[in-house]
Order: sequence, then structure tokens, then C-alpha cells
Amino acid sequence: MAPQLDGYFKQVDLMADSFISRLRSAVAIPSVSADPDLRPKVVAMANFLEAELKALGASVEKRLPGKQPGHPNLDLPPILLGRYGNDAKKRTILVYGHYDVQPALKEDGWATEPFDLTVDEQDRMYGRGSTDDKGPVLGWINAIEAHQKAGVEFPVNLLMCFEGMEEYGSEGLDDIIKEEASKFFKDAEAVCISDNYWLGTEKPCLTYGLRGCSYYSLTVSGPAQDLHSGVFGGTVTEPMTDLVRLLATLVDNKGKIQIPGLNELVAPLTDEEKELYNDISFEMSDLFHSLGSETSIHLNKEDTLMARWRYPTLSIHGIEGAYSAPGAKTVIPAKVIGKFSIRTVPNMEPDKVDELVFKFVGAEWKKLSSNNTMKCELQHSGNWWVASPKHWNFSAASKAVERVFGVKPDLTREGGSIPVTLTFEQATGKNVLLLPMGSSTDAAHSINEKLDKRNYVEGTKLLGAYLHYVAEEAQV
Ligand SMILES: C[C@H](N)C(=O)N[C@@H](Cc1c[nH]cn1)C(=O)O
Ligand SMILES: [Zn+2]
Ligand SMILES: [Zn+2]
Repeated sequence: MAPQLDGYFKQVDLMADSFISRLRSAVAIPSVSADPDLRPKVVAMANFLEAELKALGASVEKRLPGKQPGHPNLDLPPILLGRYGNDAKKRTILVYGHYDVQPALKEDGWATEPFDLTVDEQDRMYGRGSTDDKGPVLGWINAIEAHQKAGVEFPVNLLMCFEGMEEYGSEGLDDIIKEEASKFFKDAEAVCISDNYWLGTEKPCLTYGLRGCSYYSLTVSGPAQDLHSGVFGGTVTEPMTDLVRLLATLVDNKGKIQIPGLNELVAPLTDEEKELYNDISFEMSDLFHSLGSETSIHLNKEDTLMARWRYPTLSIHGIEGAYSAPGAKTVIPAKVIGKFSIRTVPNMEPDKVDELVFKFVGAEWKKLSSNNTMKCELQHSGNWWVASPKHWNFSAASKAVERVFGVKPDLTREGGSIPVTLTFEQATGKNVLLLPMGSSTDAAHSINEKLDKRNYVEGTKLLGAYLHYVAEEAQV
């Protein structure tokens, strides 16, 4: 099966160093979508990808989604639409990835410069975006180049959609996907997204579900400016005190969400679904390895996986305006903004979640009898997604995993969110597969994010092999 793959694999091995250089150039561009000041860098990253694709003979079009909501002077970065190959006899596959990254500062605790790809003696490649999602996006480009250099015919027509706002709720992308479903994406027969992670470090997986994400801010303000706590402490209602009390009402320290009605929206667990968890290759030690601690809420694998995949969670992320530098500044912050998000699951409707959140926060605020002002706002939300893995798209990926890694992949769901997955499925009407490249220890979104060289190189083989098996599936 797929005999041309041997030549392709050999070429990928030969090109490993140049693929790492490509990743180094990409990581060096701090394309942080959440930081308006770094928006030119997000655009620079789009230009980098466009140039790489064009150099390989792909055609690239840009779609400009307009201004960022709430920022009338800030342009959203371009959405890149690429095409490689246009042969009516071949299958057409649409792949999606994102070229923006989470924020990263050395002083957050990184051991190396976050935007300087650093490879250690165990071939771990550290850098912001290495695994999420620059490595996987470059994996598709590497696959095109290795086919060309090996003289192996590219097995499918490849459509590409790469965006620069995924880490900020994919602002502007939904409308463009809907618009292009009958235009640029019209030939697509299936969709593949490489933007999540294996459950452990050894066994690859194929993913058929994601949680949604509804992200909120809580703004508490009172005094006109920050105050001296010695002079004004005890005389003023402190916004920070109000905010921490309010945040503390949302969730207990065992992860139980305290918002009435929210847990009742969750689809009940069936016996059939419960069975699925037994067979998944995952140990609590995998979790401890990823956490770097043994501070888990649950004691066994099943409860842990269910908490990650099929139950909602509420996380408190940070407080803007609070004093956070080292030292002991005795300030009373005048205005603080708390940030929290809820990962949503079937059958939670985002509008209903918002309604319950606003009602609860309003009631808890009232109980504080504060004379400060409080505003609770939705920042962005994206829906959950669960699909059927019984499709040729998944069979092709399963064969590719077996060919590259010699094992059958686990079928998993993912606790994270890729808001546009559901949009792709609904707008194109095609099956969507998530085919991860990185492992559970990659620390996406965290300090010291990395991608193992093995995952990058074998992952590039995997993406190419998947396309070959997709082409074979067409002949069945
Ligand atoms: C799974 C994917 N690589 C990812 O990290 N997605 C983000 C998407 C998001 C949602 N709100 C803000 N960003 C995530 O799951 O946090
Ligand atoms: Zn991602
Ligand atoms: Zn991410």
C-alpha cells in the first residue's frame, strides 16, 4: 500500500535540518494575536507563510476580515487561502491551521528566549508556537517540499486555510468560511486540522471531539486612580477585594462549577460512552508528567478523561490591573478586570451559558452590597464539536499512523477548543478529522512550550502519508 511513501519518508529524514530551520524562522516572528501592538508581527507571519507556499508553486489568496470588534482602528490579520494542485482525477483535501500564538515573555519563567527556537540535547525544540500551531502548519508545507525533492507525485489537491486570530476566538473567520464554502473550498471532500495533542508521549491519536470555550471578563472599578493603602485602606471600598470575592463564587477548588443550572445542560453519560474510556492508552502518570506535579483533582484515568473531554470546566485566568510585579508595593488598584472561561460540552448552548453566567454574577454582586461598579462581559465564545470517526477520512489517517508509528491510534476527544471546526463541518458538509502532531508534554499556552524533533519529523511524514491513504481510499 502507498509504495511511494518510502521515497517520501527518506526525503523527510534528509530534510529534517532544513525543516527545523523553517520552524526557527517562524517562531522568531512573535505573532501574538492578543496583543494589538504585535499585530504587525501577525501580519509578518502571514507574509512568511505566503512566501513559503508561493516558493513551492502553491497559489495563495488573502482574505481581509476587516476591523477587530471593539478596536475600531485595528485590522484583523489576513486569512490565507492556498491551493496546491488542481487535478480533477485527485481527491481534494482542505487543511486548516493557525499562525498566531499565545503571548510569551521570558520573565514569565521561560528557561530560554520564547521566540528563539532552542533545541536541547534530547532534541526538544523550545519556542512559542512550536507545537501550537506553527510546527503542524509548517508540516503541510514540509510535506509539499519533500514530495517535490523526492520526485514523488503529490497524491491530492491540497486546499489550505491558515488564520491569525485562533488564540483570540478566531475573530472574522466564521463568515469567511461560510462565504468560501461554495467558492474557494467548493472542491473539498474532507477537512483535516492538525492543532491538538496526543494524550501521552508515545501513542498518536485521532480526535473526533472538542470542547467549546466561552470567555468572560469581570470589571470592577471605583476610585478615580490607584491609592495608597496606608492612607485610604479602610476608608474606600476596594475593587480588588470585591473582585476576588466574586471570582471565588464561580467554582470550588475541586473544579465544581457553582453556577446554578449550568451542569444540568450537560448531556448525560451513557453506558456505551463509559465503556470507551477503558480502552484509551492513558495513565495518571502521563497526566503527572504533563502537570509536572501530582496535584490532580481526580484519582483515576476515567474520571480524569471525562473531566477533560465531556464535562464543563471553569478556569480563572488572571486579573488585569492588579499589582503583579515582584516586591511589596502597597497599592489599592482602582480598576481590576478578572478573566475566566468556561469550556463547554454537548449539549450546552453558548447563549444559555451566557444567560446563566450573567444572572449568577449579578446575584452574587448584589450580595456584596458594594458601592463600586461591576460589569460582566463575554469576550468571545466558540461552540463544542463532536463528530463521527466512522469515515474514510479517519480510516486513511489511521492507516497513516500505523505506517509511520507502527501502532493503531487511539480515538480521543480534546479538552481544548478550535472554534471553527464546527463551522468547517457545517459550512462544507464534509467530515472533519483532527490529526495531532505534538505530544501531551508540549506545554502549549504555557512557559517552555516545545515540540519534540521526533514529533515534527515523523509528524511531517504522517501528514504526507495521510494524504496518500486518502488518495487510496478514493479508489476503494
Ligand atoms: C487546541 C488549540 N490548539 C487551542 O489552543 N485552542 C485555544 C482556542 C481558544 C479559545 N479561546 C481562546 N483560545 C484553546 O483551546 O484555548
Ligand atoms: Zn492551536
Ligand atoms: Zn492554542
